[in-house]
Amino acid sequence: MAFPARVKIVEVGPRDGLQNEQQPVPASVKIELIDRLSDAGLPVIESGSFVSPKWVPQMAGSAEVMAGIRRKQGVSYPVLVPNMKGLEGALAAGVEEIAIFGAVTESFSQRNINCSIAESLDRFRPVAERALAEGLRVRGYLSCVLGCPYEGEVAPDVVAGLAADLMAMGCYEVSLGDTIGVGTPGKAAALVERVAHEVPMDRLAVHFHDTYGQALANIYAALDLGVAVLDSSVAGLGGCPYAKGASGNVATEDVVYMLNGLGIETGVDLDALVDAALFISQALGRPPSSRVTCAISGKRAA
Ligand SMILES: CC(C)(COP(=O)([O-])OP(=O)([O-])OC[C@H]1O[C@@H](n2cnc3c(N)ncnc32)[C@H](O)[C@@H]1OP(=O)([O-])[O-])[C@@H](O)C(=O)NCCC(=O)NCCSC(=O)C[C@@](C)(O)CC(=O)[O-]
Repeated sequence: MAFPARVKIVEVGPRDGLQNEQQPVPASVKIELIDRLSDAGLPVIESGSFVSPKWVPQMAGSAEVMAGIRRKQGVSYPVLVPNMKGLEGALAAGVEEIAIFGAVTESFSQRNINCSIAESLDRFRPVAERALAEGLRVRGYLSCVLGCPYEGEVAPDVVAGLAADLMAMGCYEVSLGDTIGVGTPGKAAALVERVAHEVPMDRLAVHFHDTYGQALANIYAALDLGVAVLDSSVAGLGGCPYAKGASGNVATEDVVYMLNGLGIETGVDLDALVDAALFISQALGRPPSSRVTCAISGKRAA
């Protein structure tokens, strides 16, 4: 199959990227990061989570962040919502898109959202229904699709069934999360092919963490099958609080550089994106994990 001519990048850095930071990141820094990302042309920027602050303290200021950002026409700023309380918070903050997030293994579901998979679906259904009735868009996530830190291998049939459940709730898109970054291109492709029997390819997104350095290769395999929505994180920020040792998402700069090379349009200005990556890396006091940002900033310095 031919690669898609255009790809939508879902920037998850301000949420997935920063949720795991040990030191508090001020709302002002998150706001500047999000505004820089929208200026760089990212069409979707996941901007926070309305989850329990006891579970993920770093996301506690999401309402302040949503109030402070400069919302650009045509850009979506989704937030994660685990339950009705989260939806109330998101609605009060004027959010227009939410993401509900489940897992494909019981152990991860318990550790991440403190309930079984079946309970999570029962919890999400009314959340999605109410969100849709309020005119919000709803995205779905599944974690651990290529392996679980507690249960190991995961059967693609299980992922496909749960992806179908999320679509049946009214999600416009389902993102397949390789939470601990263990996937390899063959397995990623087999998974996408299997899930595409239940969910149309144009409603599928892939969300690769780069723990084992396979994320770009996995993305290439997914593109080859026609996947045209990619989640990634500026500067390669991230990690999951409930998956010890998992590294950040694939860096958005690395994805954009690869897509530029393949002649696939994204609408993203790579130089402005690198500036955003350098901004947040400086604010966090460590170098970006993006190879592309390191290469471009090195070239600039020279
Ligand atoms: C789902 C719960 C709330 C269940 O947690 P629980 O403890 O079972 O919830 P509860 O209903 O019993 O409530 C406990 C307390 O939390 C409060 N609470 C309850 N809900 C909310 C809320 N929405 N907003 C604010 N506060 C809330 C509630 O009011 C109560 O407060 P208290 O009475 O003790 O003072 C909890 O487990 C939770 O918040 N989990 C979130 C975990 C999380 O955010 N994980 C990271 C995101 S997932 C991810 O990164 C993977 C992904 C998406 O990127 C894809 C991939 O890579 O795989």
